[in-house]
Amino acid sequence: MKIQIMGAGALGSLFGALLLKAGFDVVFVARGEQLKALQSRGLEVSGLMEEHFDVTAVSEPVDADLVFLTVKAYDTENAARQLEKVRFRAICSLQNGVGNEDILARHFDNVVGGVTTYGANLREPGHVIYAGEGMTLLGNFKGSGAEDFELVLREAGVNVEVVEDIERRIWEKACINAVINPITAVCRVRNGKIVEVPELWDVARRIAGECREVMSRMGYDVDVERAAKDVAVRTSMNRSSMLQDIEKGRRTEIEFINGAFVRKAREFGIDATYNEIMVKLVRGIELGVD
Ligand SMILES: NC(=O)C1=CN([C@@H]2O[C@H](COP(=O)(O)OP(=O)(O)OC[C@H]3O[C@@H](n4cnc5c(N)ncnc54)[C@H](OP(=O)(O)O)[C@@H]3O)[C@@H](O)[C@H]2O)C=CC1
Ligand SMILES: CC(C)(CO)C(=O)C(=O)O
Repeated sequence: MKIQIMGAGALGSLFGALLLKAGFDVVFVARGEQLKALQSRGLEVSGLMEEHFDVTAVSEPVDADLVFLTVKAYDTENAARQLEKVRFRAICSLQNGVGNEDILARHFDNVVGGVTTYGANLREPGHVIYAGEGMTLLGNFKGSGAEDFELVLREAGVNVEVVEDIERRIWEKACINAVINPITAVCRVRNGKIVEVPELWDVARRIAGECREVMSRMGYDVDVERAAKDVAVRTSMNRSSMLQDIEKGRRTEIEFINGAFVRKAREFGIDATYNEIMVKLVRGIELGVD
C-alpha cells in the first residue's frame, strides 16, 4: 500500500510519520526548505513521539494507492492540478476550512472529507513536533474511499472514525475556527483570552451568532457560542494556527473559514457583518498594514 502525503508540512509530516512507523510505504510531496531537509536529513519527530525516519520526499506527485491532502486551503486548487497528472484510488483532505472537498470533487472521482484535532507544528524544516493526539473524522464526500483511509489510519494508531455527515462536521469545525482564529490573530492573544476578556468575548459571541444562523439555514442546529467557548477554554494556552501564520508573516486560511460563512450568508440573504469585518482585518494584516 503506497500512501502519498501531498503537502508535507506540519500535519502531513505527522500523519506520514505515524504511517511510516506502522510500516506503510509513504511518499512525501514537499517543496522549498522542507523538501531539501526531508531529502538530506530525513524526518525528525519530537513531542508525543521521539523518532527519526529516512523518508522518500519528492517535488511532484507520483502514482500511489491513497493520497492525503495536507496543504493549506489556499493551495488546494494548485495541488489538485498537480495530482491530476498521476494515478491514485482516492484522496482524503485533512485540512481546515470549507471548500477543499468541493475543489477536489471537480478534479477527482473518489474524495473523502476529513476533520482532525491532532496537533502538529514544524520546529524547523524536517523537524515536526507532535503536539497533541486528537480525533480524526472521515466521510465520503464524492464516490468512495473513507473506509480505506480509516483502515490505514487505524493501523497507524490514529484515533479515527467514519461518519455519515462529514460535510456538517467540516462546517462545525469551521465555526470554532471562525470564532477563535481571527480574534486571536488580530489581537495577538492566546485562545483563552477570548473568554477572559469581556470585549473579546462580545465580538466572539457576535461571530458565533452569525455562524449559528448560517448553520441553521443549512439545516444544522449548532450552539456555536457554547462550542467555541468550550474549545477556547480547553485550548486556552494555544496560539491559534491563524495567529501563528500572522506571526510568521504567512498567508492565513481566513477566506476558507470566515469567508465561507460570509459567502453562505449572502446566499441566504442574511447578515454576516462580523465575519466580514474579521476577513477584512485579517486580510489587512496579511497585506502588510501591520
Ligand atoms: N498543523 C496542525 O496541527 C493542523 C493543521 N490542520 C490543517 O491542515 C492543513 C495543513 O496545515 P499545516 O500542516 O499546519 O500547514 P503547513 O504550512 O505546515 O503545511 C503545508 C505544507 O504543504 C506545502 N505545499 C503546499 N503546496 C504544495 C505543493 N503543491 N507541493 C508540495 N508542497 C506543497 C507547503 O509548502 P510552503 O510552506 O512552501 O507553502 C507546506 O510545507 C491546513 O488546512 C490546516 O488548517 C488541521 C488540523 C491540525
Ligand atoms: C481549535 C483551534 C482554534 C485550536 O487552536 C484550531 O483549530 C486552530 O488553531 O486552528
